[in-house]
Amino acid sequence: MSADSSVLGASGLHASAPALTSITFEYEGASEHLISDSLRHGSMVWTRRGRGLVGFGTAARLTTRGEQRFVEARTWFAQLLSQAQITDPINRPGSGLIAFGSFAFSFTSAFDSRLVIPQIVLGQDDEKSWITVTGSAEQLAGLTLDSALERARAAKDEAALAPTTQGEIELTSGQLTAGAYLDAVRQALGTFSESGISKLVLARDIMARSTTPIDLSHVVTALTERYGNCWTYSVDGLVGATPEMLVRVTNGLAEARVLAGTLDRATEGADAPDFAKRRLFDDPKQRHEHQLAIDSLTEALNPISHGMKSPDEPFILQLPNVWHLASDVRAELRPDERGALPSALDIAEIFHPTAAVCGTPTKQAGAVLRQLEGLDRGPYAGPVGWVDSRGDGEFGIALRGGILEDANHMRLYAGCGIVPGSVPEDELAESWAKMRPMRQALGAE
Ligand SMILES: C=C(O[C@@H]1C=C(C(=O)O)C=C[C@H]1O)C(=O)O
Repeated sequence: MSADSSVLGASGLHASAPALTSITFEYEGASEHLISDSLRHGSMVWTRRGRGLVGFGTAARLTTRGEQRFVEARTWFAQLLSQAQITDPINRPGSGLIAFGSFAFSFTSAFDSRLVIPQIVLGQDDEKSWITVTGSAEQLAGLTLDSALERARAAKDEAALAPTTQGEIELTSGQLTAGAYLDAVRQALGTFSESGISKLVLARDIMARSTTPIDLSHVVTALTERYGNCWTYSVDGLVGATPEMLVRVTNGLAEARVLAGTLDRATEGADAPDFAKRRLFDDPKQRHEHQLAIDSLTEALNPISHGMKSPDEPFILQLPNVWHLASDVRAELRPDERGALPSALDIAEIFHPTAAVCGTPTKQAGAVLRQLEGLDRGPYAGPVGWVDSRGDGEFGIALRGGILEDANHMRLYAGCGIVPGSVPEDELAESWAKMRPMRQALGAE
């Protein structure tokens, strides 16, 4: 199956936008392990605790760059939906026609932001399992549940690497060496007093080189096994397990999980009782950092919602590598003047970039961090996730991940919130801790 291709517009926007037909079947006989059994190299994945979505093949795709990347993606998806024939008897978040998406952190990035509509999607939530097939009307003529499942089997076989043993991994410096990162943190500390910036999130990268082609299905499986509390994603070579939910939209309800404030669990003395509480929850610097992230989110959420609920105090999220201060914020979305609710993609655009991955105030922080890091973040810290035809969807912040640059090379990224009083060496250690999930998943430690 291949879609008609056409190139639209200026600004490097490439899109195939054929008139699509999409048919969903409920899959009652699906195994409990439908999602974990479907992970293959090259598949598109969004999963947490065995639930989620796995996509294969491309029915249509948009790639775009620059300041208008979200607008172009939204416009393209809206146009595609207006021409699509969608048959979706189960009508749940994630069923019917969906797009996986990944967006560059910065408008200056050379990375292509994208929306991809898979040919086949397997979905499972707490109540139902389903399969969606998308293509031209001819391609879907006579489709039944059995023939859809047969296509899924063929797509899974196609989207797999020949089995090999995992290669040796060598980690080397990326665009920013450890020394350059320490310098950038020192410079950031020097800018606070005169710039009006109170927090800067500085990132760095490292390169993982494997002696054999990196099998993303291994990486994804390892992440899901160890980081069940996180959302594991895989979209066109971008993989990771993020603990941070930028926005989830379900039937008019928006939810976000805000993180800021981190403690490495490998810190000396970390097994003492109440260690995380004392060093994170009771620490004014960490609480301040967390509050800045909540304030920036609630400011962005206010104009599009009502009845916002944000807890008075954060909780401590325990992950295998680090502890975070975390807050879950939720709000009912408010319809616009035409009565339409914003979609998950609309809100991802509004929220991005959050203070948690950029700084405070966000705009000024963004400009300074571009200078200090001198790094193309690519899709790191940008929205990654999916959106459906109703506007429901989930976009996480692409953290704790890496991007496959060619078959044997993956670039890993991590960053840390720098506030007055931050210690450069501690931040470097924290960035290393945040790369631990990927280092382990790649078999590098
Ligand atoms: C920037 C990252 O993480 C962010 C920064 C945090 C912090 O500085 O405490 C915590 C969670 C994330 O919001 C990253 O993982 O790369």
